[in-house]
Amino acid sequence: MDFPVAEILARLKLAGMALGAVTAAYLVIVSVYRLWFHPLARFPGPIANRISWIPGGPVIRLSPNEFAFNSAQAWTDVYGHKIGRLDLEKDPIHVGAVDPVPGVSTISMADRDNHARQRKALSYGFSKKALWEQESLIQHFIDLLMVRLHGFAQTPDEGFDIVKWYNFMTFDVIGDLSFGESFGCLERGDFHFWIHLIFDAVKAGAIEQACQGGLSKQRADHAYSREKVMRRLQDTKSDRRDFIYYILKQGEHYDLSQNEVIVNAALFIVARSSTTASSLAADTNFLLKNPHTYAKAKAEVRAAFAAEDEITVGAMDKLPYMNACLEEGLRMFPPAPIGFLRTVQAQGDVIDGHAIPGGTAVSVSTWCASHAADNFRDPDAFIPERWMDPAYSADKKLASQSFSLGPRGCIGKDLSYMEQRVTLARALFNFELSLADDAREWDTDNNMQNMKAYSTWQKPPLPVKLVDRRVPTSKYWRQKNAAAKAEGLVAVAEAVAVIVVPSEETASHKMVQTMIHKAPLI
Ligand code: HEM
Repeated sequence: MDFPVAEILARLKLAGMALGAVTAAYLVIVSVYRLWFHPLARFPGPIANRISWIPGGPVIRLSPNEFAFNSAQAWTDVYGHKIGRLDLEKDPIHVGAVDPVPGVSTISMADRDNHARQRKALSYGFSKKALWEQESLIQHFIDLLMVRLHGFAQTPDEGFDIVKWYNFMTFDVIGDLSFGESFGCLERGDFHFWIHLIFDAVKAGAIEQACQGGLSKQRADHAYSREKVMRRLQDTKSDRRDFIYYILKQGEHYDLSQNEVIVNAALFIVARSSTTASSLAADTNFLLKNPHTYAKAKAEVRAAFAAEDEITVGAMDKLPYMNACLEEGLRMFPPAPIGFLRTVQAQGDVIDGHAIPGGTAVSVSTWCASHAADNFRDPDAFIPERWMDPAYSADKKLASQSFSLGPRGCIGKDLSYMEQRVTLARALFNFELSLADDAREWDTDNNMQNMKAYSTWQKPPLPVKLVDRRVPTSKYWRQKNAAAKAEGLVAVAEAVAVIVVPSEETASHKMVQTMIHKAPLI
């Protein structure tokens, strides 16, 4: 039998043409609908965004059913609590970074009722009172960081990546607060294996969200956190002031299941410690790239404190300029630079003066709001003075909300400020810092053009050099000197000496290599 090849080809061609015509007609109809008849059609945005979901632009339609705003009013309207209105729920596109246990979610992914219950139970551990009680624990890890930095300062001509060390510190703090034991990163000088998995999970979550759920899921598994949390929960006698202490302290009234404690402990580690490290790294970068701000901040710290152990959380109000630098750093480089999506309730709502139909996804992009010329004068310049000087009173400060706000705003905000302030103040007290190269990837021009963000920043190394000021009242030198004294060594005044000279009685064999200060070290 003859095979009618020509006829089959002709039919295939016809079918192809028909399919092409149907597709083209569909696209035209969808485009016409989205441009002129969609409930959101009157809102501006590049044509490509209004008919597809390609991002761009201010107060804008990001995709056919999604809006991004950038004003202070929009922050309140989208994320704030309003009397007589239910708070906006997280949009279903929002992706969590922690693998859920069936029926159990993290505080971040919980629905309205579960969220309120979890937030109440967890708030004790994040309250100001709790943080004050946790100070010694946090200072302990900053002590360890300072010891490591003193180590780097012994080779003042060599750069090292300070981002890694800020990360080690914040992960160790949050590990200790969440599980009652640290990850040991500062001691080992290396990340814990679990933290590598976490970085990957955060990145995968961001890609999945950007593709509106279209990619395979990868979440931080909580088998590891389960083991750690269970161990800590069994230790009911411990009076370490970690989060679990505050949960258990609520006795029978605490309203979290064991699984909820586990997934939330994982969440704290996953999403929240690298953000504080981002801030510290960004501030170091901004200060060193703007020498007059660095000079002012370090002069303020050094004038405010005669000894390092005076640098406590309670004393941070002595540092208005340094605090302004941190605030400006958060504005210039919000650690979570994206917009956190919410869904407008069925009956619709008014956001920033616009009536928005129910079901629309809305957000304020942290980055766009804090870099908008409508909100800030010279928005792309690092100007800490704007937070103090009446000359900048026209700036709309409330548009910079790197911790978000309202019932689902950051629960760890005070903890993060505490870590940032004390760490930076102690670094400025102990060291002269400089950039080891031009830190091209940290170039802030053109929207951080050399750096990638997947919900949070993929922070490249920031190589810096340190010179030890060898302050006799620093914790490090006090301890060194006490140890030298205990061994019968005598510290002598030397300009840039690197030795402690043995006293006559102990003579030669006790020579140790250490840096000393001109002034007596005790
Ligand atoms: C500079 C540091 C930080 C920044 C910029 C930051 C930013 C944010 C933002 C923008 C949100 C809202 C997310 C959303 O709406 O979906 C958030 C929520 C949250 N943050 Fe932070 N965060 C920081 C540090 C921390 C720390 C140290 C912790 C401590 C564990 C923490 C714990 C949380 C938790 C548990 C939530 C969810 C709160 C809820 O849903 O009620 N954050 N954070």
